[in-house]
Amino acid sequence: MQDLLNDILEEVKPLVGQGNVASYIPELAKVNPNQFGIAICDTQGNVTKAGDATTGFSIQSISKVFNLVLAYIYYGNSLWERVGCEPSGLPFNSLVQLEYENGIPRNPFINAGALVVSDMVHSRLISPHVALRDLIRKLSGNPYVLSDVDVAESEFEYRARNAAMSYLMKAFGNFHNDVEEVLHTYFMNCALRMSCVDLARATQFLANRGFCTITKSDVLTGDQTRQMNALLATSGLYDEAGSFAFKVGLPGKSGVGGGIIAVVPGRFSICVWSPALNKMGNSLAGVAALESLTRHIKWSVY
Ligand SMILES: NC(=O)CC[C@H](N)C(=O)O
Repeated sequence: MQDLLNDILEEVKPLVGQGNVASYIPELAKVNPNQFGIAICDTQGNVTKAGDATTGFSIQSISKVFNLVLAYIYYGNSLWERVGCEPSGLPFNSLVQLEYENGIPRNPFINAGALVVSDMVHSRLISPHVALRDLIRKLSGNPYVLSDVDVAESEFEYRARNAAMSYLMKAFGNFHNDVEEVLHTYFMNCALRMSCVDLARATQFLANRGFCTITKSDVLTGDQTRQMNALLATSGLYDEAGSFAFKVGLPGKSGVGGGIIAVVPGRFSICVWSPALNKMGNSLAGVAALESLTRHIKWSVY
């Protein structure tokens, strides 16, 4: 495993720094693009890592995976009454479909979907951000995971698009709580700082039919884990989900902080991170690293 990661690191080195760091969140624009990390966590909980795998970064949309876990815990399958399970084929922050489709977002991994899921979690918990952070601390085995308040504030200041989506959904009756409060929670969730090692450990349950080897407990049922992985495979990389399936062939979730988690069901979870993004808002070197990984292991879900 270590040789595999070292080979991937060598292979993607020329790509690290190519692309652009997310600048629509001013605080993220300050990150050094010349970083790359990769970590794998197998179903026994063993971690292998290479590069900047212990450097913390903003997990951004990867938080949508954990947010969905909370919604499963509190709503079970009834959560699908308020959010769909189809790919959107549009950028992560698009709002055009919402008007045509009566305020029901296509899936929980685009912003509109994650905002509805956050709204749902808000209806059940007094401190939804603390609940999400604590879940992540438990799953990763790292009790020091925290949000970067500067990133969250930066996003809150530039919240117009996410606010517009939320108010549109409210107009359709699919958003029940105060928009500004839910946005605050959503941005705090996106601003959680974790490393590749933390994220590989925290998503290991997805490779293990919902069972987390760190907490020795079920996070999701086997059926829910299958659904989550199917959604990750079809919608985890927004409008690049098709070519990600084509090139990589694994369930995955990206974030504009440059992280991507991916799952080899039954074997291991992976997290790669490199801050510079391609045009679709996904880590350029990260996608290349995962492409290299499935080529090396000669396996994909397809
Ligand atoms: N793709 C992402 O990582 C987007 C998350 C970001 N916090 C946003 O709402 O725009």
